[in-house]
Amino acid sequence: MSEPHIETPAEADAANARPFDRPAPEGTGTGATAPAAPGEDVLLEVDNVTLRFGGVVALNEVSFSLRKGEIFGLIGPNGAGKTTCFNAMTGVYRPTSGGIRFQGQSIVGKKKHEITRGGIARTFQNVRLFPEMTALENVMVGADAHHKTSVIAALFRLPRHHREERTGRDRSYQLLRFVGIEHRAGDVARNLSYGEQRRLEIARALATNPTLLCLDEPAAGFNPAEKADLLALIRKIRDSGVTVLLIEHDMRLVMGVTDRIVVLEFGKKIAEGTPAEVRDNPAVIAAYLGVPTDAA
Ligand SMILES: Nc1ncnc2c1ncn2[C@@H]1O[C@H](COP(=O)(O)OP(=O)(O)OP(=O)(O)O)[C@@H](O)[C@H]1O
Repeated sequence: MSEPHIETPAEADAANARPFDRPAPEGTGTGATAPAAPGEDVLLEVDNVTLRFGGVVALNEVSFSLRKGEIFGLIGPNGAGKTTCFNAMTGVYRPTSGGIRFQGQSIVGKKKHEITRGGIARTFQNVRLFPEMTALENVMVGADAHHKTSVIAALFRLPRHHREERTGRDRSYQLLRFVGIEHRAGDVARNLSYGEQRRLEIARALATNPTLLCLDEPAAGFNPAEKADLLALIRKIRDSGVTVLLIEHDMRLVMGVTDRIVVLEFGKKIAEGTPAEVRDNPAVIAAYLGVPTDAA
């Protein structure tokens, strides 16, 4: 199990950003099958992105787009470039070339907290929580984003500050209930089970009120029952109006929950389509079995 670690101020800042009451996104994406046509409900566009680390080409002219309301899978063998792609989308890395647009606006060069405020939230491969804070307080770090009161108002505990704190607390509790761990609200994060910590991370990401939630291997370390629960939670998140982008190694989970999938291998996109299309694609089979494509 991953040890929770103290979040950096930049990460906390990034979690501190969006108002709760965004308008509901259009469409549910249920049954989405084809790549988005230009202008058709596109939420995020990754456009010919290349990202190099010295001599390593982590992403090589990768393009795909996400439609509003879908559950989209980003898969590929170890080292394929999936996390690098998340990092490029969330302001951790700047692409060497190419564009990334979210709701029609370029987000290349924006800071992490600006991207969070704009509506993209993420979780990480390793659990990142404030281990000594309660579950409720961890979510309130995101919910505090609503507070419009000044530092002075907070210091003097003026009524407006109290009101906003109460609203943030209520909303955070609702989010704990949404992810199924409201009974742990008062427990410090480090005492939660691994599965509960992963749910808490999702609640905290949702507290930033995202339009797009990016989950980086959320089922890592889960047993089959926990995976089934996670699958139901991902669907519930989508049904609440949040588009979901999922990196996941567990094929059964990916195939069971996504509307569309992009497959990366050595930084290149090798396939895109519905779970059934991707599963039967010889290049994908070869990538996963380690067989050269032309021999597959
Ligand atoms: N900060 C970095 N500096 C140098 N190389 C990096 C860096 N981050 C990633 N890479 C390299 O970029 C490539 C893609 O890595 P990335 O972590 O994006 O793959 P991944 O598909 O997420 O893999 P995994 O499934 O193992 O998490 C790998 O060759 C990796 O070693």
